[in-house]
Amino acid sequence: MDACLFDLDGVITRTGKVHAAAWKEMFDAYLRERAAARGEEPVPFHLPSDYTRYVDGKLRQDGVRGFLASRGIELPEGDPDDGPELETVHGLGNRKNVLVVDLIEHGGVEVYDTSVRLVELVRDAGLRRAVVSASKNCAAVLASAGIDHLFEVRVDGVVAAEEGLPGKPAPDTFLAAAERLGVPPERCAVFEDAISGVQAGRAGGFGWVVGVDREGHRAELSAAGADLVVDDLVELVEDR
Ligand SMILES: O=P(O)(O)OC[C@H]1O[C@@H](O)[C@H](O)[C@@H](O)[C@@H]1O
Repeated sequence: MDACLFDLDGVITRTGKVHAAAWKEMFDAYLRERAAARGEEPVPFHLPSDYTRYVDGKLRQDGVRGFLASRGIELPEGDPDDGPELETVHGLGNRKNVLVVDLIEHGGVEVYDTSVRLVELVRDAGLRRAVVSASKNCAAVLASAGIDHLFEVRVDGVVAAEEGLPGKPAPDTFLAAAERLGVPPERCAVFEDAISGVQAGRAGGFGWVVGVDREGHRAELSAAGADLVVDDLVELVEDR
């Protein structure tokens, strides 16, 4: 391989669970309000299954739409800058963003030391490196963790919106990163903890797709097309 394309949340930083918690808080409040208005019993957002199936790795609005569809709920799309009070796909996404930004600002960002070590090792071995994340908070998370210098290219939710790139499971954001690095997909390894991200790596024809199993969903990552599934990237470091 000549390049490594790393997902961020849940692969490099311990922010996968922070996003998942913010999604649960937002959806549970919304489902409670909606059920109360209809005189029904709310069925809460289930962690980890609703998160891994419908939200993880996807652009914010795709996560909202996907989960609501699983409950037979359809809302107007709205606009990307809809306020969090609006009952639209973007409004609910932005409602969750208020929560996640608060959690990240107050809790700080922790990294997986073993992942940072692997990124440093591949850098020292002369491989090119990109971070490929659905998140519009990617730059802030990298800066807060003090690891932005490790990646030459960043393709994130902001870039996807600017360039009209579809998010994971489509391969476009990974392909854009490979192109920016000047490395053909078959010479790139993809590192992903989300099912949608592994599917994107497979769909893009990348040379090697590594699934990182943070949620006990090894079988799903393999079924999505991972060449190898590890519990932690330390398993890829020879002299641990
Ligand atoms: O809402 P953001 O920060 O733009 O992030 C979008 C998605 O980014 C992904 O990296 C996370 O796995 C998802 O949980 C998150 O929903």
